[in-house]
Amino acid sequence: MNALTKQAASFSESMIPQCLENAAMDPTLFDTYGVKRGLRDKAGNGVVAGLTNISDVSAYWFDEQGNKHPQEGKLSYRGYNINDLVNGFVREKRFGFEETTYLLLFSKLPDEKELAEFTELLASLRRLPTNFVRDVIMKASGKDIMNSMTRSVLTLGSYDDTLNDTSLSNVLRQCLMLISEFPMLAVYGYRAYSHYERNKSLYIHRPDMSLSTAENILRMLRPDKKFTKLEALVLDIALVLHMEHGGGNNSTFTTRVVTSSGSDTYSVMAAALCSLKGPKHGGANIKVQQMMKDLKKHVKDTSDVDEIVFYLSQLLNKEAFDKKGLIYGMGHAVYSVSDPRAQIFKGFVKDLAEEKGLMDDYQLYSNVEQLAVDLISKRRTIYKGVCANVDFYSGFVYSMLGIPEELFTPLFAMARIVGWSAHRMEELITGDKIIRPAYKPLSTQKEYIDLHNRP
Ligand SMILES: CC(=O)SCCNC(=O)CCNC(=O)[C@H](O)C(C)(C)COP(=O)(O)OP(=O)(O)OC[C@H]1O[C@@H](n2cnc3c(N)ncnc32)[C@H](O)[C@@H]1OP(=O)(O)O
Ligand SMILES: O=C([O-])CC(=O)C(=O)O
Repeated sequence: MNALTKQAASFSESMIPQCLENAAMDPTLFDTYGVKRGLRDKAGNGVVAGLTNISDVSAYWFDEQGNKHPQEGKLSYRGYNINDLVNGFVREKRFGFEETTYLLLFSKLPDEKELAEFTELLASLRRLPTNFVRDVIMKASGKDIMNSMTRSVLTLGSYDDTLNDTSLSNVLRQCLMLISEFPMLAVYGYRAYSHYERNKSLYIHRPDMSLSTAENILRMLRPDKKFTKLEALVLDIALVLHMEHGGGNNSTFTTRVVTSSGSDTYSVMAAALCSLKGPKHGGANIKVQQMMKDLKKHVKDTSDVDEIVFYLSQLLNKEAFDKKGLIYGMGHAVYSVSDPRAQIFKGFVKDLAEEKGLMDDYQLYSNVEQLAVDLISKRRTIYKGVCANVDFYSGFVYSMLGIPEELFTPLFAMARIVGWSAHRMEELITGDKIIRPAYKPLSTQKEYIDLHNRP
């Protein structure tokens, strides 16, 4: 910290008591005025803010009297159950990212010709403007690859002659280009960081047009460009599982909010990236990994359930790890009994762990999952129930693929940009109204006091 930053830090520190005092509000006022904190009621029902054809996230069934009952979570993309989609391309030993992108954007499963043409188009768009890596990505590199991607996305806007044209065809073109470019922005951002900040050799591998998105991510990341088909297939499934999750998740809602103001595609995607990196949303995958490392440091015998319970209780008491009171990878704004994506992950995590000789780690994750459900349910007021979410096992999978922690959330972004694109298009086609909720003001009117008369 330099002297100026220190001065700003000490001023900020000194002002916090005043900020706390002036921002304080009686929490019962939320109920008094019928304000739903987090835009959800206490039972977890979200305020309905829009209509969507893109996906369906459900966690309840309703009886004849209209009463709600929690059930296993279900997710469908454009009406197709996520399990059927994944089983479909896995059965045929194909990659699913390109096919699912087509489905989410155009609302239909592509036939063979459409898929081949679309895959080729995405491959041909995997290129950055001349010298972009040197002039943008290599400059002021940092550990936070989500921030590096956000900066790159905004800068790509300045290379686009029709930046502010929000006609559908222009927006779709911009989205397709960004879907293809995201893996390069992330991996090259990581390469720059690892060279300049961690003294590693610098290499920038160009993507190969004949390879799928998942294969290219591994090719660009690995020093020797080598990977196995199984590794690429596993990464591909992980991408498909992260592609879309309704209009209400924080980053997609951000996409729709910023789109509704008429802003350009680059600004919208930058805003979505900023939302996704939060540790309560997509950033949870890094937190899970760090939390598990911290657990291993503090729990002497990781097969001892009592010791694990003690550590997890410390997490909930804000006494361990980042002291936020959260067990990362657990809980969800919608799902109650289960998150279908975590279930799918768990299935192949076990096989991969067996293959890599990491069954002790698998058992530890599995124990933490079970114990955390029990502890959170007892220690927090959760009306809908709690379960492991998509982020609980994803980091474990990525680490088994040798992917560095810094790229966990960027991988989420490489997938979710497809959902964001579909929602941007849907908002432009069907919304056409600026999103603007209301806040109940609690302040009272005050008389202005001249500077020299203030107490
Ligand atoms: C891709 C994704 O975004 S998936 C989510 C990834 N995020 C995480 O894994 C972070 C950990 N989990 C959480 O923070 C939360 O479960 C969220 C943000 C995902 C959902 O939050 P909410 O919708 O508020 O959950 P819910 O209404 O069920 O929470 C009820 C209470 O349980 C607490 N709770 C929920 N999950 C957890 C958790 N994992 N650890 C500790 N407490 C929790 C909430 O903080 C809340 O407490 P409060 O009433 O004192 O505020
Ligand atoms: O739906 C949510 O709130 C969070 C989530 O799981 C996602 O965005 O994938």
